[in-house]
Amino acid sequence: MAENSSSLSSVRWETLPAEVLQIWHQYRTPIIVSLTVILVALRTLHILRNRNKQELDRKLPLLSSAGPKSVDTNRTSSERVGENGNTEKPQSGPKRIVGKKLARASMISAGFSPATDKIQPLVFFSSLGGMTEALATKLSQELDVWSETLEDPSTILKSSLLDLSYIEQDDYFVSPPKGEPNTSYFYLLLVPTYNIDTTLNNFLENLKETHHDFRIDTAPLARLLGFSVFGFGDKEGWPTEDEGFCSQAAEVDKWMAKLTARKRAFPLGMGDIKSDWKTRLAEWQDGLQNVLLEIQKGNGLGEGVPGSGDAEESDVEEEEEELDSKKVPKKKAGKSTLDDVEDLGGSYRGSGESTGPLAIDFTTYGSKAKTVENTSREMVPKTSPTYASLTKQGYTIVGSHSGVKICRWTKSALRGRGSCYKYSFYGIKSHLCMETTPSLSCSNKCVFCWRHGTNPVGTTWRWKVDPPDLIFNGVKEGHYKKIKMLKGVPGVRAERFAEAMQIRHCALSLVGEPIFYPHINEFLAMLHKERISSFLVCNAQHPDELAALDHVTQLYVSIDASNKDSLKKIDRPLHRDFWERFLRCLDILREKRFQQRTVFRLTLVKGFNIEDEAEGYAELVARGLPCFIEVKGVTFCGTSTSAGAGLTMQNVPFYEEVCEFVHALVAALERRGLEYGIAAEHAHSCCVLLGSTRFKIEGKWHTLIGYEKFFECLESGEEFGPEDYVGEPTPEWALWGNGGFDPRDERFYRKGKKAVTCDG
Ligand SMILES: Cc1cc2nc3c(=O)[nH]c(=O)nc-3n(C[C@H](O)[C@H](O)[C@H](O)COP(=O)(O)O)c2cc1C
Ligand code: SF4
Repeated sequence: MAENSSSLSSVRWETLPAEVLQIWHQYRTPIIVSLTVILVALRTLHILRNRNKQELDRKLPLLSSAGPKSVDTNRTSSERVGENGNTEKPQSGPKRIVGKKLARASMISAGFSPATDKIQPLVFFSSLGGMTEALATKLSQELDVWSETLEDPSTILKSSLLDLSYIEQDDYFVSPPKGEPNTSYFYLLLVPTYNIDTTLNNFLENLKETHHDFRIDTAPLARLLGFSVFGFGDKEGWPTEDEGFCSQAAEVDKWMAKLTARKRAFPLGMGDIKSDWKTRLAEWQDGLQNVLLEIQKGNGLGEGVPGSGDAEESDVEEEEEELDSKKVPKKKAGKSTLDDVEDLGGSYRGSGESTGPLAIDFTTYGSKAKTVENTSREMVPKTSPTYASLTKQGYTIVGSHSGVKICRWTKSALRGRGSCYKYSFYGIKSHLCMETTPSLSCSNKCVFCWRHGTNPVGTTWRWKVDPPDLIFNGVKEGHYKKIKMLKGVPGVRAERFAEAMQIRHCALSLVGEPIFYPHINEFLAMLHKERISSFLVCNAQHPDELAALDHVTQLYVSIDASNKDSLKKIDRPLHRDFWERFLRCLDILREKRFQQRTVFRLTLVKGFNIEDEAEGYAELVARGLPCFIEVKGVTFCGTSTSAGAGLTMQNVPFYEEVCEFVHALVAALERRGLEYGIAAEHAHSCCVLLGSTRFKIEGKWHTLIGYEKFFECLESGEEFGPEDYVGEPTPEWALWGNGGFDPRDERFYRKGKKAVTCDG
């Protein structure tokens, strides 16, 4: 049996290959088809699983074995915080986010410890009409009263109220203030919206610049506890956000979110001043107080606080930023862009040729000023608060960015009561002088400027440009009109009134920055053609324009301080590189000293720029080598605005103090081997003139100007210099030590006024 079975199996074994072959031939087609189907199915399954995994990777931050790095989901989807806290740009290739999910920055308490730390609320505001200021003041007071009622009133400190027009922006918006140890800041910002140029535009520009400045972290305010913005707008003129309702508040909110790494404590509030502002503001205030309570408890901004932001929000803000460069300023409803284009074409048609308006970028130097975007926006529109404020103070606004005003010395001279110091020093009769500016805008916010908060400021010319002939004819007309109005004023002398109807001099020094005007050279040519002399004062912030300036009769540079810190404090320049600009202007002045009469104008403000600064000023003189140095005490205009800038009568130096400074300056110049001397004085306006000995001819000071000689030189087309139009010797009564008052005039002191302040 065993033998049988073994022989059977050996037969089958031997016949197997043939059997398999037979089966294969019989079933090969279904086998091949089945295998192919199985393989295709497996492959498809594999691909699908991979795709799902990638999708999941993209959507969710996953825990990974790669290490403990964390992702801050509060960041934009294209940025993350590196180990050192800096923002890292994503690398190319598939995105892989590792680490464990953290609470958003806006939801953590920025290291705030309720046991030891304090919250300092800062209420910032900007206001032209006063409404926002009043409501910000009220808010600040109410916050203080409310915090007193809390269980632990000591954690929330008394709020501080800060006007964005007056603060040093860098002190609050480039990094949080230093402050007391264990004190963290909470920012509240209340802002109106204006579709004209106000200091708010500048504030916004600076926020943006700070965010983009490669030297500064993109979120330098991340240490703040939080921020929130409330805007006031007018729905009657700007019905929707798209049409500009509260658009500047929205901008402030956007940039603050970026700078704080999105520590928005409460959503942007917006109130319509004609309807719902009270309700909206109350809601906003209520919400903020709740957030402050959360912070006080150590819960940060509180989970689920409305407006803490959601995942998409940061992307929206990034997109907005990208669009920013292409953004067209929001216009009042109803004005089509076609109108703008037409405006552009018509805005400069000087001397028959039609050119588009130029917008000049003054922010860089070293090359010719670049032309930037065209614009049809007016610098000082008739409807603006600036316009109202300027006209109220006696200015005639010409076109959209120029102004003319009769100064008090013109009135005084018409009445035979004496001219300004320019008569004593240079022979200018005040009643023949027109004071004007072709640019009411400026790139400084000097503490002694009366126009704080209302004047258009900017580092670039972003407005419609009026043609020079329009300005020239307009300012003359405005000047003559004002003179005529003085006809009936008691004391005006008939012969002086007749003389005044022929302008002989133009002081381009009113307010603003004349060389900001892109067609300043054409304007000067028009003055000179009518034999009107030109005294131009610039603020030493626009070197390229200064270098490109044609001949003027006398060229001034304001020297408001002797060093960088002091200049920043007193002029509060908008340019970050203000000191480099300033020095470069001095170098340019030095180069021009043999073509033009160059002057340093020092305005002394007690407590700001006098004390111990004589040596510093002497250094600047050594650099610029001006023909003359005018030293004068600041004028106190006595308005609440100047007081708001911290200026009082105490800052106006007495004449004796000015003289003391002049002596110190002369000594410092002598030590440097610089040949200057005290030439003349006008004690009545607290002003002293130092001259280079180039103008001490045969032992006599020659500070007066030969105006007719100047025009002859100019008309000759030949090169000429200051020595070619020197006038008569300085009159005896004007020389240093003699007071500087023309004995032919009647001396007049205004009752109750300090006699020694000066204009011009
Ligand atoms: C010249 C001018 C322009 C304005 N532009 C806007 C605007 O673009 N959008 C807006 O919502 N409100 C605008 N307003 C309304 C102001 O924002 C509103 O009156 C605000 O309350 C002013 O605040 P303040 O007077 O405290 O500075 C404008 C008002 C004026 C006088
Ligand atoms: S330069 Fe003149 S106008 Fe400009 S801010 Fe200073 S003082 Fe005012």
